[in-house]
Amino acid sequence: MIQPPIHLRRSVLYVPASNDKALAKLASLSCDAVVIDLEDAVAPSEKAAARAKLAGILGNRPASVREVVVRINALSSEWGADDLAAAITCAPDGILLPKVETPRDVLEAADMLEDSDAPQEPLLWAMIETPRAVLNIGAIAELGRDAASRLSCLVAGTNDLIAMTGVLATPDRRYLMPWLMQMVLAARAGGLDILDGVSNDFRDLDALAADCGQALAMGFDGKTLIHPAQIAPAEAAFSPSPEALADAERIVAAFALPENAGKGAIGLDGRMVELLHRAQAERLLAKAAMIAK
Ligand SMILES: CC(C)(COP(=O)(O)OP(=O)(O)OC[C@H]1O[C@@H](n2cnc3c(N)ncnc32)[C@H](O)[C@@H]1OP(=O)(O)O)[C@@H](O)C(=O)NCCC(=O)NCCSC(=O)C[C@H](O)C(=O)O
Ligand SMILES: [Mg+2]
Repeated sequence: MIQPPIHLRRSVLYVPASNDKALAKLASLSCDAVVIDLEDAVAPSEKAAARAKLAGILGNRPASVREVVVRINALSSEWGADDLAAAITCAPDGILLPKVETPRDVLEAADMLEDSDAPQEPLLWAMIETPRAVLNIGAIAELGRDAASRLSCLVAGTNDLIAMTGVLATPDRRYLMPWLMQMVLAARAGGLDILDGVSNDFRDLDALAADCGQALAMGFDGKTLIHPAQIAPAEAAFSPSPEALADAERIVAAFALPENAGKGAIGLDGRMVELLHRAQAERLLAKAAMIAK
């Protein structure tokens, strides 16, 4: 199994490139990543003006955000190619491709990155938000095994998926669940991060906390967000708990005991612990160290 690099992508906030008030707010916000959106949050009449703002936004990137990502319009749309060209010159950490349906959609963007003389090649993130994308998820995620694809992260686009399939959006997300679990499985097979879709009711933070808890249990690495109030609950949910950290430390310490040297499986507090659990514990501790930095 591929062990992907550890990124902190617990809280990933969309900010419409057309919303000056929200852009101004960014300087006072702290979250793991922001996605400057040129796609669904920007009306067709505002697309060109929003794109023209990218250089200013990236040139003045918020200090307490680890990754700044630009979501372009689909390359098949009338705006996509210009968006990608503009994004590349601004050197974001990542470019989020919407409406990806096949591996070819990712490779097309990767080729354009390679052909550019970009100061630094951004990573690619891909939205999984159409029925075709869900059906092709294994092949799309497989690109994560090829560094040349630059694919680093999958993002569930639950609003589009609900709209395109007609499934009922229930609070427990029961009809989306099979597709979301396919996304998690595929992301793991490809060594990619996987982020949950947005929760639209941005005033209902209890519902958001429940969605985050569910997403964590399903294996997601973080949550995409639409409002600053959603950052704290998402970070609380996707950060290792004190209990999990204490347990990870116990596992690492147990394997370090002289009597356990060279063993693949040991007993700890009445349960079997294997080397795979030590690897998992070490990853959790490394993540906590990144959060503490
Ligand atoms: C939904 C909103 C339009 C609500 O905005 P607003 O009415 O201004 O809310 P508030 O008055 O409560 O805002 C309080 C302050 O916070 C700032 N703010 C709000 N949202 C953001 C944000 N996303 N980033 C940064 N700052 C933000 C306000 O400006 C207020 O600031 P101040 O007055 O100075 O204190 C709005 O939240 C919004 O536009 N959200 C993002 C919408 C978006 O990006 N949508 C597209 C992404 S989701 C998607 O596409 C899903 C996916 O593709 C799928 O298919 O599922
Ligand atoms: Mg969408």
